[in-house]
Amino acid sequence: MKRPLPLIAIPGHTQVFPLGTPTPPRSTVSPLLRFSAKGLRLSSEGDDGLAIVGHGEGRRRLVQTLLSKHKFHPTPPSPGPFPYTSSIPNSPYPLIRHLTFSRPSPGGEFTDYTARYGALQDEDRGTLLDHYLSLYPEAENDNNNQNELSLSESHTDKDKLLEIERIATQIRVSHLLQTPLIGLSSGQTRRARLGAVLLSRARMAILEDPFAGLDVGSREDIAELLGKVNSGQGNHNANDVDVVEEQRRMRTILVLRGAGLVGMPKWINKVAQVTEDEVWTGSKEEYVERAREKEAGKVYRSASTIIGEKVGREEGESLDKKEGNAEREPVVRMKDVNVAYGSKKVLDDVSWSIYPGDKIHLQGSNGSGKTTILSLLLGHHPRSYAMPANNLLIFSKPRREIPMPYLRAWIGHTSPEIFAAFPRNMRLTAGEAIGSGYEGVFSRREFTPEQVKRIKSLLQPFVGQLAAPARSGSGRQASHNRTDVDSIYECEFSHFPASQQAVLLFLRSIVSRPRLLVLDEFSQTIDEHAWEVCKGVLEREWEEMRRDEGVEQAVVVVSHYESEVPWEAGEGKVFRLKDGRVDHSE
Ligand SMILES: Nc1ncnc2c1ncn2[C@@H]1O[C@H](COP(=O)(O)OP(=O)(O)OP(=O)(O)O)[C@@H](O)[C@H]1O
Repeated sequence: MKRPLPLIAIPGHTQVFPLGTPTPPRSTVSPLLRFSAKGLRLSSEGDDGLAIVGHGEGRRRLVQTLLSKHKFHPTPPSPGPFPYTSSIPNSPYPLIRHLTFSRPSPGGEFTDYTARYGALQDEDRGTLLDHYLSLYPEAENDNNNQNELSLSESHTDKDKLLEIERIATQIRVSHLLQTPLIGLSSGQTRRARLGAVLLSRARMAILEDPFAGLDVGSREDIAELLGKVNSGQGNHNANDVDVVEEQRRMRTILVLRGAGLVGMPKWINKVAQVTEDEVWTGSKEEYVERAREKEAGKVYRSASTIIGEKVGREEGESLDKKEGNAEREPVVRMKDVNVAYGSKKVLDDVSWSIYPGDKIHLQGSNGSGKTTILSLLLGHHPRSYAMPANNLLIFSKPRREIPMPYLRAWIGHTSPEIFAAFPRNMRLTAGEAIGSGYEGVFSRREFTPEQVKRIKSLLQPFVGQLAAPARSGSGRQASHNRTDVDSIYECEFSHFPASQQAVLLFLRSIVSRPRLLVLDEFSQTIDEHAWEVCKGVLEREWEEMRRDEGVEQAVVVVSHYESEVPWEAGEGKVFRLKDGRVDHSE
């Protein structure tokens, strides 16, 4: 029998260049990537399971390479670097699917709170089920509907519904099939998008950070499910809902942050590690050995060393000033708050106080109500106006007495929604984007000389990272000149790669030294090294605010990972929601 063609066959020592580079490339042009002697090979049958790990920009380049966005030198021998897919040119289904959560969504996901919490427009009413049904190619729908049977009447549509139900169950969104897409929480949206990939008949899926934003409970299940999809081996119990048939086999390449060892599923047996522009490939065992050796030689520089100054804290001094709360006015006081959509209770008698200096990790599984509670204190949710004056006090004032522009300016905030909604077409510079945080707006403003100085001082610790080459464009400042704070300040926001835009939005959230800072699933959007720098910057900010202004900044961080709070374990508090009720508060 003829052996099936491999999905990927990139020979050893192949180099990768941007499309348009002449052949052969001039010796002065450096490659984007260089493969080691082993190259990269991935079979289309059997149990190969590939993870891509390593340096953030390098990971992105390798993903783009696998999506045929770059060119190879020398050109891999016929049938090319992706033999399997080039052998079936006319499939009605996309053969490769790419899922990333770190870039603004091109549509289909809610992008601002007004749409989500305000009156739903007709176009927002599309449910998850509608969306899944729309994923079936037109050709299939046409064939099935020759007799103009409605979707629910035709037999094949029944099959579609069964298939959708099965995959939705696997990915734990079956209870949400009738929910408008816009009503899905961010973790629910991520799972729904994974479900859409699983519904496709692609032969290869590249999933970037597939476990980010998923609560601990579902991470392992989803990892296991992806393993089954990858190998095409179902669990053939008689009444099993998660049988993965042969046609569903889809090579599932996982792109994991950093070393990727934490949370690397058991079924991964091959690793491609990108360090700067070098792509090393090997077995998982070889990789683990290599990572261990590296780790022994190098320890990550601590956040405070990176920003160039050690922030000293008095012995015994804690960031968390639990004592003395009784005398201090809370920054936020929420009492017996309820939010429901129809009969669905999303917040059920929730009370929560946030005091100056509190460092709070807001926890809860996907859909437990975290974003909803934040939308109340940020003033985005219409309920925040409607509730009795004493049920929601912000900076000691009833929420409904505080005009929105004040709230926006008083509370520093960054979130996946802000990342998605921040305008990329206004040609704001990096400096203008950061400075827009003074008023919490999304537009250009004049700054005082002090404000410009402040913005530049915030950029300073990030110069090394933000100076990295971005795509070229017609920005006011060409990207190759981004070598110092002044040129970074002038460079167009949209010319930075997504993870660097996230850093700029983080600086936007802290620029005005707000008394309350909300970081919602922030660290997932940036590279690990940048996160370390952000932590150092935050520590310095807290110290300076305390020393210079006598202000103890309160911080709320939403994350599904304990390790992603920017303070030492044990220094903060935990506020946990479960199905809209307070599960834990300290
Ligand atoms: N407009 C709406 N219509 C229906 N249900 C909604 C609407 N908005 C939110 N919900 C539901 O409210 C619940 C709470 O959502 P919320 O976004 O607060 O969860 P979360 O804890 O932030 O989740 P995640 O960890 O996934 O971000 C979810 O089950 C969500 O589906």
